[in-house]
Amino acid sequence: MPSPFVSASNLRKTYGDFTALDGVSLSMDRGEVVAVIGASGSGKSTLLRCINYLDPPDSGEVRVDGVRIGYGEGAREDRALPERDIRRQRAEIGMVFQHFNLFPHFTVLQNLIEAPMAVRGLSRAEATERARDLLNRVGLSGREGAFPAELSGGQQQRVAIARALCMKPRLMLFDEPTSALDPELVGEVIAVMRSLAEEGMTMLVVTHEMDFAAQTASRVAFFDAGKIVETGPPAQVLRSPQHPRTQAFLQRILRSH
Ligand SMILES: Nc1ncnc2c1ncn2[C@@H]1O[C@H](COP(=O)(O)OP(=O)(O)OP(=O)(O)O)[C@@H](O)[C@H]1O
Repeated sequence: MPSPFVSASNLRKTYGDFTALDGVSLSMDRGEVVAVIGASGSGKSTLLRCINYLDPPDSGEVRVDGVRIGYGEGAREDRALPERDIRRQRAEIGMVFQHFNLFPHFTVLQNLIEAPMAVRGLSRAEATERARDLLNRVGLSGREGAFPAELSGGQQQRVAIARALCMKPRLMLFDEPTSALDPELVGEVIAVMRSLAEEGMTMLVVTHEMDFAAQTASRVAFFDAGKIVETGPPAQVLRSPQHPRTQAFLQRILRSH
């Protein structure tokens, strides 16, 4: 059987006495879109940060297309890679944050081209061409010269998605990408994410948008107290959850809508 495109095995992460990830395993096939849902503080963001080694797990391992993140293909498994190489590996994994995290003093174009030039070694002309294509794709052609503060939250998040795509990632991680947006701006970001999913991007999405989870995800994973307690197709997990914690969470959400 071929190994999964992404595999996170038995990830553990503690902060002092607090266990944020308590042995999390998750596999994803190429092109799969997995929505991670769960209560605030259950460890969903920590999972994303451990997967791309922004915050290395205490134990467990992550592999993307067979390559162990933080260690590298063919490297002795007991020897971690230098930070520079981990950064290069991380470039294969795009991340979109809740608060966009654009550089405020850079224009949209500068935000998009700096990392591909520094990490991928693209010339300014190559990076600019790629950036213009991606801005077109997220519906922001013509805004190259704008500064982040001149854009709406939805536009800034679309720039952040384009910025991540500029690195030609093989896996995209989204950490509550619409939570900081006014409700009327959520749809434009979800639309960009949907088209990315339709193009076959492998995506792990922490979200409170149940419509996105129901309509776009291939699988939903419910997270509780540092563990995935239930995973399955959206129709199964969202409509007939088996675990009492999932049932309680979804009932709470339904009541608040
Ligand atoms: N750098 C850190 N130092 C100490 N504690 C942390 C750190 N990062 C996360 N935690 C703790 O780990 C727990 C899980 O946090 P995490 O952000 O992963 O949860 P979450 O499920 O993503 O929640 P939310 O939906 O609110 O973002 C929280 O209780 C948080 O306080």
